Amino acid sequence: MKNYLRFNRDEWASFSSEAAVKITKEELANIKSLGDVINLTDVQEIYGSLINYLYLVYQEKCRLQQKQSEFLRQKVTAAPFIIGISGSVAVGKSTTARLLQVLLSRTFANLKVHLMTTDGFIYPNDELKRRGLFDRKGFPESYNMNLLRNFLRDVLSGKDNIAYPLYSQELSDIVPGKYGHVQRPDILIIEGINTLQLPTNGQIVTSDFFDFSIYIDADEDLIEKWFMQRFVRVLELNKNNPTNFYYEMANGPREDALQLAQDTWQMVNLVNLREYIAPTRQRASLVLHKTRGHRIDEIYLRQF
Ligand SMILES: Nc1ncnc2c1ncn2[C@@H]1O[C@H](COP(=O)(O)OP(=O)(O)O)[C@@H](O)[C@H]1O
Ligand SMILES: CC(C)(COP(=O)(O)O)[C@@H](O)C(=O)NCCC(=O)O
Repeated sequence: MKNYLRFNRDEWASFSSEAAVKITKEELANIKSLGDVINLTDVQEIYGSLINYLYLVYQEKCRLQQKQSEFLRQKVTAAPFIIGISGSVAVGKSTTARLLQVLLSRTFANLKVHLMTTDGFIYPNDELKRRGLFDRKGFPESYNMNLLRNFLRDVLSGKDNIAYPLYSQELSDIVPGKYGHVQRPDILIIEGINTLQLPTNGQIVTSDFFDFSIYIDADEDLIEKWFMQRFVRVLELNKNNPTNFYYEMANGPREDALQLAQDTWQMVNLVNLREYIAPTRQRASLVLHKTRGHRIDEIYLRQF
């Protein structure tokens, strides 16, 4: 990581300010994904500096748009500032993304911050089966990248009320006929394993549309542990929820369920991480490195 400036926790925390983080323990508890408690110190030390830095880059973009308008003597479309968040399945992307959304919109009350995930752009299960890709969910070919690119183009062209498909972890599938809508936010946070991926066909890269990107990094064995812990929690939460994808697993032999999760990690998510996700780390504007207990121990900021 030669092209990155490296900071340890204390160094990074020194860029924060008392005023930067406005969040209570209760609000934090609502952001957690599944039962974990996010450390308030982490939020103050790491995320305080992060939102300060993001705001600085955001302001730079606004200034540039203003200057462009003056130079060209015409109004340049005020496009949303887009932040991409990438990393392995179960590394904590959704949690970080939710935290950033809350912190940015609370700290900078004038900003409208929209959060979405790229899993809505995975082909529906039926389509994956037709294409022989059902066991490759999350791999690059399982996403409708053309749809994602067109969507991002619409966002940047300043259109209003742009619809995007939604994925449900409850169904483990795309929700038919249900859409999210992007309504001209100031900041759009897009989270997903494929946000920094390069296309195989020479097309425009998704991250070309991003103003800032964050890769969440951790050792494989830790991520595996978080994946398994989350799985166990999902089973527990859905024991009495017959409409949930995990209901039968939750009520069957526990060893079988754990084995299935282990196999999914080994054969799908770990392979995807090694082959397609980890290689994109070098493209991120910022890397958050996590250690045990999701504690962020190192921060890397790209210089060139
Ligand atoms: N900062 C954190 N502190 C404690 N637990 C966390 C933190 N970030 C993520 N987790 C937990 O780790 C697991 C994976 O996180 P999640 O955000 O669902 O990952 P992803 O979106 O990358 O798949 C979840 O059980 C989540 O609650
Ligand atoms: C749908 C996903 C690819 C989305 O990943 P995300 O970007 O939300 O981390 C992933 O959650 C998934 O379902 N992977 C397939 C294997 C598994 O069940 O973990």
